[in-house]
Amino acid sequence: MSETEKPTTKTRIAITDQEALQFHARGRPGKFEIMPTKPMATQRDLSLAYSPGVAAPVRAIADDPNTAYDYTIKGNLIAVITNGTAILGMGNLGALASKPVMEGKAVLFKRFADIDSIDLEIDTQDVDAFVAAVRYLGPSFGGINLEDIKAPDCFIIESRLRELMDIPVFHDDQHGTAIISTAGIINALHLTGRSLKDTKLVCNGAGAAGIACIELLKAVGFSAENVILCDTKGVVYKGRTDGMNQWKSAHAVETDKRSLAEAVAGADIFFGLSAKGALTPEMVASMAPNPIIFAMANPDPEITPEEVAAVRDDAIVATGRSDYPNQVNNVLGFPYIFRGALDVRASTINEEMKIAAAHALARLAREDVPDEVAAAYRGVRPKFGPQYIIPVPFDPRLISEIPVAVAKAAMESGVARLPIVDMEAYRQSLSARRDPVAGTLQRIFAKVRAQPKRVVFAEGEEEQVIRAAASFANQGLGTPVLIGRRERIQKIAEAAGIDIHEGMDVINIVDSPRLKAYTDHLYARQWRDGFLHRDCARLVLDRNYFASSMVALGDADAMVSGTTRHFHSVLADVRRVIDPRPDHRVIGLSLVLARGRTVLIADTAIHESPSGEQLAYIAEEAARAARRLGYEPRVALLAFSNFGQPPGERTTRVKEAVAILERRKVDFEFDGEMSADVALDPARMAAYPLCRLKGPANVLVMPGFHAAQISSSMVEVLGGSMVIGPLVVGFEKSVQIVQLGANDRELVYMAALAAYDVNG
Ligand SMILES: NC(=O)C1=CN([C@@H]2O[C@H](COP(=O)(O)OP(=O)(O)OC[C@H]3O[C@@H](n4cnc5c(N)ncnc54)[C@H](OP(=O)(O)O)[C@@H]3O)[C@@H](O)[C@H]2O)C=CC1
Ligand SMILES: CC(=O)C(=O)O
Ligand SMILES: [Mg+2]
Repeated sequence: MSETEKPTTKTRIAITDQEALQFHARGRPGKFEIMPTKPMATQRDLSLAYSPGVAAPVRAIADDPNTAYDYTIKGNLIAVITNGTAILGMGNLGALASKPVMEGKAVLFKRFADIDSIDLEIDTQDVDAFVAAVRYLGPSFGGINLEDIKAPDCFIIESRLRELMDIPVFHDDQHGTAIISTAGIINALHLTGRSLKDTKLVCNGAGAAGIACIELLKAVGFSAENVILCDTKGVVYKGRTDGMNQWKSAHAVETDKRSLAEAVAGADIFFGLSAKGALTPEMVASMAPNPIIFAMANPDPEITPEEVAAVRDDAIVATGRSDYPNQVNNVLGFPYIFRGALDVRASTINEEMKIAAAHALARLAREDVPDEVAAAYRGVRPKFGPQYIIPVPFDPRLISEIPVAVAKAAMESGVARLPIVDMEAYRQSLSARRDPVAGTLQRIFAKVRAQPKRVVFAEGEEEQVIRAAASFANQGLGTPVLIGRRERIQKIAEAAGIDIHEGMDVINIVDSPRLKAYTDHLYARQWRDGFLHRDCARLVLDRNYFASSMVALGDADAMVSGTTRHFHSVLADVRRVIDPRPDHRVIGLSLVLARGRTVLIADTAIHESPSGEQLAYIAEEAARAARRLGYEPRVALLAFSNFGQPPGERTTRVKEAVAILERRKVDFEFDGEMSADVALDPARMAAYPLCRLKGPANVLVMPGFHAAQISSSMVEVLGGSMVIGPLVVGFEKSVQIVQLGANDRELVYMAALAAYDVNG
């Protein structure tokens, strides 16, 4: 393996316990809330939503239970149910302690497959009581995802519930893990030229995940005599009595090996579904050539890729974690498997559906990665090989491919109660379920990680700025440079529990050897405005002047500031140090990430009452930034009227701008003047068949700063959209200014956007 292919800690995104606790506690504690999907504004709405309006759907469902899928959330609702007896690899910590994991699963359902999901933690370790608690919940849900229930209880619980319930019941730790690891194994065998039938596998962990994984592997072609199962007592051999149960016995083999070390010597594959550190470097060294090591215990694997690499360089290594290559984790499966099952109203998730999902996943990893997908892989186009045997969870193809394979298998195996007629239309409808907010940011973050930059955090003595800088570094986005006094920063960081590590720089302005160069730069630009050299020497002691000077003179790639000062005050400071790009103008652009679409609003920061000429260049600047952010611009120049009706003198400037863009023959779609609803709603745009936009606008040029500001803050607060910005676009160096009082999360987004350089 070449140096660059070796797993390195460089790609790892470290998170601290404190960051994780803060993440969970911030805002509304926990990870999700429940939102109504129907208006509840008027008396009439209430009458429809509740009594008397509910009577009609109640009667309809009583007459025909299938209509519950039409009138309630049932068909898109999954319960994630546990008793907390095997929380990840952390053991039996109880129902309540499992809630963060279960909330996590619930939000992953939403994030990856647009499935609504709720976690239910049942506080009993009694199998009968657990089954009794779940069995009567069937009417509420489209499916049941059992999670983190220890073996062997999970086997009994799942099989009893499958018999008792008419909706899919799927223990994810068993079958989700089995599907993903089987996909990984199919590809790893392909790469190492092995056949299913002759490959020798040792599985450490004979619990929920271990048993299900080897069952599925045997179902796809592994020979029973080539599979050795181990647990805390060592090898599960025929005749063993200690710590056995019927599920382990079913996989006991005739062998004189007794310990994991003995079993692993000469083996082709190690499967870890046990606990941290269970596989030692010595055991790795004893395996066959080109060994395949899937260390899947969470959160810490049986062995780390670095430890394997220290012993041998011919291994294919996978873990359950997202911060190493080859993440074999059931997150690649459960959202999409349930999506397919729900969409055909499958009565169960059967072997055919599981095998179809495994093959579809394996196939995806072998396919060439299209441009659109490359960005999801941290900006580096992955190629099928030892470091890439399985797609990453952010691969946008998963949502179109896996549910289709699962739905087809359900139909072919006769468990689909609502077969899909037009599979191609179904495939296309699936991609619309992708979350655009996550997609946009993910793409940008991936590109920034691929080319990490040095970003100055000007207000380095603020706690949220230090926190953001640490998070920026820990996420592999680049090297943050904090401006401030080292001791002070250290003290604040210590009090807040933030680790200032070597991946972060601190610069104390008064100690900087660059002060003279920065002063000279500022003086050369400002002397004609009456600034004396000593005025400039004083100004560069200010953190915004200093940080801008660093960027201007190439000592850093980008800058972020604004938590402690007003946007316009910071902007004025920056303008003294940095010029607009030649032939460009500086504008403010807000990125509105709404459900189902992303829209850019300009100018949200700078031109208060733009002329026709200014509106035209705002449109051009915004269109350029849109391309840079990955959107093909479709620009609407907005007003209160549509194409002259009703007439009004305030729209003259907008009409002028449209005429200027026509004369300039710009290379993007634009039209106006038009109102926001016509720009955004195809049905309303249809009333103007000669409108040159070929679809809803994604760049809205506002007639003035007020309209831009008011509308973007309104959609944020009232519309539930996420608004990022205003981004500053048009400077020859990359600078971003956050809103006064911005928190660390907002700072990290803006720092990443600064590193990305929206100026293009
Ligand atoms: N990557 C992924 O997607 C997934 C990973 N996992 C991971 O797999 C592990 C097991 O989960 P699950 O099957 O649900 O849990 P269970 O509690 O059902 O089973 C745990 C099994 O691991 C065995 N075990 C525990 N520690 C060791 C050890 N040091 N050496 C050998 N065997 C050991 C236990 O042995 P005994 O029977 O003797 O008690 C038991 O057979 C966890 O770490 C979990 O995070 C699980 C699901 C998905
Ligand atoms: C990923 C998972 O479900 C587990 O580790 O339990
Ligand atoms: Mg689990």
